[in-house]
Amino acid sequence: MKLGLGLYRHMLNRQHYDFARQCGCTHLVVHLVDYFNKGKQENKNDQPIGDNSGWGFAGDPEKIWTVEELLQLKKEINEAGLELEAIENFDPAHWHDILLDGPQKKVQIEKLKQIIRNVGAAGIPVFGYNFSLAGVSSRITGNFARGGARSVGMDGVDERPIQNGMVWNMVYDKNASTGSIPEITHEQLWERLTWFLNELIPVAEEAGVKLAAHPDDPPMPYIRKTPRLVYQPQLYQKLLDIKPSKSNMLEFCLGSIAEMTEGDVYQATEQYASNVAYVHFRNVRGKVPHYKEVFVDEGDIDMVQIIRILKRKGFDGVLIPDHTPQMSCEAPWYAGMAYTLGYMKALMQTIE
Ligand SMILES: O=C(O)[C@@H](O)[C@@H](O)[C@H](O)[C@H](O)CO
Repeated sequence: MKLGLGLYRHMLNRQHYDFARQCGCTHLVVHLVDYFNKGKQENKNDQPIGDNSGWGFAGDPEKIWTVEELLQLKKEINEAGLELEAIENFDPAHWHDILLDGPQKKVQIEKLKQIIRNVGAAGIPVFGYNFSLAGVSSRITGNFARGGARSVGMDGVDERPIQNGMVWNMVYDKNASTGSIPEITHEQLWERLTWFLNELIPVAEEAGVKLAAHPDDPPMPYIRKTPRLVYQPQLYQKLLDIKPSKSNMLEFCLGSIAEMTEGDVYQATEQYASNVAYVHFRNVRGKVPHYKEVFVDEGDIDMVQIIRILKRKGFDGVLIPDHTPQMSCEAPWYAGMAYTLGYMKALMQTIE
């Protein structure tokens, strides 16, 4: 097992690579989408939170990540002594009509195919994605973690429909007509996912890239009047069965799985370990629609048991903290990450 850190786009620089190394990481997961672009959030080191108008504005639909820029990023990361394991998330600018079944979906799937080919050509093994209309939604913030550390949670479902021009937390068309996106069924959303996987998995196989699916965050059947896909552990199996492949893998988010109302996170870890591309190693207290994100060692999940299961199952991929509560000091994000990475490193040493 390998220790990694997830970095937002504005953190992709030597200072953050050195910070990751100093915390014992060998690998990085990078977010290339600028979630905070023209958004309202002040603390951009905290995870994106947003409101019903989303996190920020999507990127340039005409600009996809090129092999050259991915190679340059990888080179800088390698020079700092780290490996680039994964890119996390597509930009809504590149796939809004794939999610919404809009008129540009065929043009956009070609863009995603090119992105995956570029990622493979740059030697980056994993691409994480989250097939969701509402994306990460219904979040509240508060001093929920130990010692009053600021963190996020959920206390009821956001029922407000998503306005036109927005999907997956971001605005891709600020001139869209007023009104909200059409309501659809779960079946329709699964059909969209099936089309996406059938188109993209063969390309990913050829490019040597693993596509890794994040479960719904939060895992509710509906949010903002839109259906969700993987909101119970067994629905991950449904996603895998659509297109069994070594490129159809999971971005296994322990926090989201523990928040699910059915199943249990240990059984899910047993069941899916061999399909996991990488792990979001975070802890929570409670289940949807009422839960809180907390420190890695104080939540409902026994992380020691999880790491033992992963070891027994021969999981050899990367674990990242994903989110942590913000600690009360001059550098809240850094302290939270350093604390969590130290805990994870110790756990990994204990079982190695
Ligand atoms: O890193 C973050 O802060 C989050 O945006 C992710 O955990 C998110 O849940 C996944 O990338 C899925 O969108």
